[in-house]
Amino acid sequence: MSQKATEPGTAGTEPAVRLDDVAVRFRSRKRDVTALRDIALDVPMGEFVAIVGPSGCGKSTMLKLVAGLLRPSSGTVRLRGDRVGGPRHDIGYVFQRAALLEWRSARRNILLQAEMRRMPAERARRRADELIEMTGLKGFEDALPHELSGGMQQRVALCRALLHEPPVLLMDEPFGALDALTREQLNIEMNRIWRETGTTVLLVTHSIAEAAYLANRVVVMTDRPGTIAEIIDVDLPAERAYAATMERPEFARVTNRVRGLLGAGAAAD
Ligand SMILES: Nc1ncnc2c1ncn2[C@@H]1O[C@H](COP(=O)(O)OP(=O)(O)OP(=O)(O)O)[C@@H](O)[C@H]1O
Repeated sequence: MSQKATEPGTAGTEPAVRLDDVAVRFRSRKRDVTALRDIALDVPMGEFVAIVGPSGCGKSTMLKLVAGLLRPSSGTVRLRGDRVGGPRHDIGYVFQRAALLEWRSARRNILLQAEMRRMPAERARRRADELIEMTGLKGFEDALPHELSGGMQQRVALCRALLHEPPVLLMDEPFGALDALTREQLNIEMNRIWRETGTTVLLVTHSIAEAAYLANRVVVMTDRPGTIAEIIDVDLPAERAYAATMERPEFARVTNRVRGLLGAGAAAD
């Protein structure tokens, strides 16, 4: 499958991700499920988009479409101008569970990405060092996963996803299994990492606060079949001090709007 970057001359104009009139239906002998319907979304390069919505509304399905792990039943999905026709290597993917190899050190788990993509060893080592520094893992490079806290394991997973410098990072509830304080810490780090790497991020989250703190835009989905109820612009600077951001009227406006769309009690916080 084609892995070419955006055509010369169109760079900067093509969105990083484009979903055009996308629907996904799962058919089995027992039931037919329409997971997504009428999905149209453009994500410009470098943007941070959060996707929130009720359980089962198709959020993970949307990320799988972008990664090329799933094909739409109708409509088109484009990544940097290319129609997605199969698994893509120019993305990073972070899941709720870090899914690290227990017998490999943190560093060697991160370098797994390089082995899978046959990255030049020297470049991979240099990038791993930068990411270890950036995510505060310095001093724990040689630790095995069971010697790391949940937050540290998730940092390793993030480094692994970023090692090949993907232009698009897909994150599926990456901080959902962490305690509140660790989650807050990783939110702060995520804001910094996004600014430093310039990568485009699509984040699925059940936390309205996390979505509003991290994103430029929040995509709010309806119950199944998942459609886009509204896309909310977050008018906050890219660099966001945590507590101060939470106190800003714009933060309250966004979180209240999301809550209003999802209905009382529909989301985790
Ligand atoms: N491979 C599959 N085969 C059949 N049905 C599927 C498949 N994958 C997802 N579904 C269905 O599609 C719908 C959307 O699933 P998806 O995992 O995308 O939802 P979600 O919004 O990410 O949910 P959650 O917030 O609970 O993680 C669900 O009803 C799910 O059962």
